Amino acid sequence: MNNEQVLQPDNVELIKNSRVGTSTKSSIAVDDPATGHVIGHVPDLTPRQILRAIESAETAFYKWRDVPLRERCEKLFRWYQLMHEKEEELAGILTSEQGKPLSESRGEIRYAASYIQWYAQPSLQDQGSVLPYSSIDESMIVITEPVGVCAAITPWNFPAAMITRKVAPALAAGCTMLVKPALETPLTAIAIAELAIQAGIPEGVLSIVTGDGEAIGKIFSESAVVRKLSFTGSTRVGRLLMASSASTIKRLSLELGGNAPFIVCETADVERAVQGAIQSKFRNAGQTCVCANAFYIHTKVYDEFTEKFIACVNQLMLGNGKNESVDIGPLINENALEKVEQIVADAVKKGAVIACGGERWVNSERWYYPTVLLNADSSMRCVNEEIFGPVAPIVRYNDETALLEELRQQQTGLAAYFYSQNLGQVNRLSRALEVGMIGVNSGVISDAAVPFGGVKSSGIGREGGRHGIEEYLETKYIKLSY
Ligand SMILES: NC(=O)c1ccc[n+]([C@@H]2O[C@H](COP(=O)([O-])OP(=O)(O)OC[C@H]3O[C@@H](n4cnc5c(N)ncnc54)[C@H](O)[C@@H]3O)[C@@H](O)[C@H]2O)c1
Ligand SMILES: N[C@@H](CC=O)C(=O)O
Repeated sequence: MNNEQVLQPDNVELIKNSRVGTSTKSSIAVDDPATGHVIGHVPDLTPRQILRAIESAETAFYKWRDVPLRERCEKLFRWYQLMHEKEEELAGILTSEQGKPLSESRGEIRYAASYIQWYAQPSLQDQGSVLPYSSIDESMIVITEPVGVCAAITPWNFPAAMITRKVAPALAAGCTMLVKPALETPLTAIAIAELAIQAGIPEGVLSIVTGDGEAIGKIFSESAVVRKLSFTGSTRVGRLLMASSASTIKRLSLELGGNAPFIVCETADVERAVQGAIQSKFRNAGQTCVCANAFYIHTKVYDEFTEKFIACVNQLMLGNGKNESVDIGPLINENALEKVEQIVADAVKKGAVIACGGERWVNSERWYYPTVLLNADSSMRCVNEEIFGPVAPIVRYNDETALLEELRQQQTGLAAYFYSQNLGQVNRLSRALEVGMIGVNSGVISDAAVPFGGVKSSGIGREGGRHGIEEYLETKYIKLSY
């Protein structure tokens, strides 16, 4: 595999290698968000081809589940090594189709590979048990088994990591998996799957299927062969998939949208808070599910924080992610830009003040200036909705209890961040915030070893860590009379 090979147009060969139906009349163009140029095509697979891929995954499942756990893990470990060896090529593909700066793409490839490394540990899996409640001539045995054929639907913002975070535990558990990547970023998925093949992962165990999201989602969720569906994306689509999966009572993991509050308490180390705020808000131009959304700054540290924060925001460099010194790449598409513009317009109409940014970059329509909105409040979309762009609304507060009550009203619950140097306050806020993940004095929380996921409308289930593999295992009880 090399960069050229993956990026050449109409490259169905890699899809073929990835063991998906090969002959398809139509194809989907993939473009580079920094230039608008088409950089490749992937097949728009028909329902029949998707059903065939599901059949292959089922055939493969009954073999793969019987491959000894250590052997499955060895193959995963080889896959992890290949991803490391090909980090530069994979990062190039990722930046080409997604737009994030190369340094972030390299970081994502390492992060993606770290999930494969993590789940290549045989000792992570439940060891089962023999229960101590039986009589002398009986045994009560509890074992775990793979769930079966699984399907994944993934978003464009993390085209590598959102796939390996699902595939690695599934394959380690003995499941097979079909992945439908986002239409905007299928090339990274295909390149990663190609490495899985090179690592010796057999035919049908991992398949990439490309095509219309709605059609493929319906096939996955209504298929009785697919026993589990793992989705990462918007809450809107998650809700649809949950409803359509009801017909087959499918196991579901839903990693959905967030709206992470970033609170700077009166006791915070403001310098550290500013650094954390920049990292948390502007990674991937604000297009990250755990990005800080709105900033809540205590009135005692408000002036110091906003002054230092705006100074840092003004230093961020915009440009093509392939240029090593760039901090902010383009937004993924025109829809994303329009959404950001509408959110800023709504805030300004309701009284927010633009401290910096607030428009598209003068050099290109595909970028939005990193923006700080002062005087933001909960009547504004920028505070209530996931912005998914480089816009930082700042809300001033002086009553912690009232703030926590306001945050409790939000329906999302993925991540939250706060900065405080008071132990009692750290304990109090950590307990009070209704979210799945919290960064205390830290703007970066992701790691393959931790349970990643949300509460309320931000989702169901956890990915990563020891918890992540449980999503792909069923528990079976066996009563044995001698
Ligand atoms: N919680 C997490 O771990 C996490 C991680 C990354 C992104 N996200 C969320 O994802 C969203 C951004 O990603 P997006 O714009 O790609 O989301 P999206 O929901 O529009 O798309 C996600 C995937 O679903 C597919 N899809 C679209 N419509 C579908 C349908 N009707 N049925 C089945 N599949 C369909 C898309 O093709 C894509 O593959 C944000 O809300 C972000 O917070 C969450
Ligand atoms: N950035 C998240 C994924 C969601 O966008 C992560 O760190 O895993």
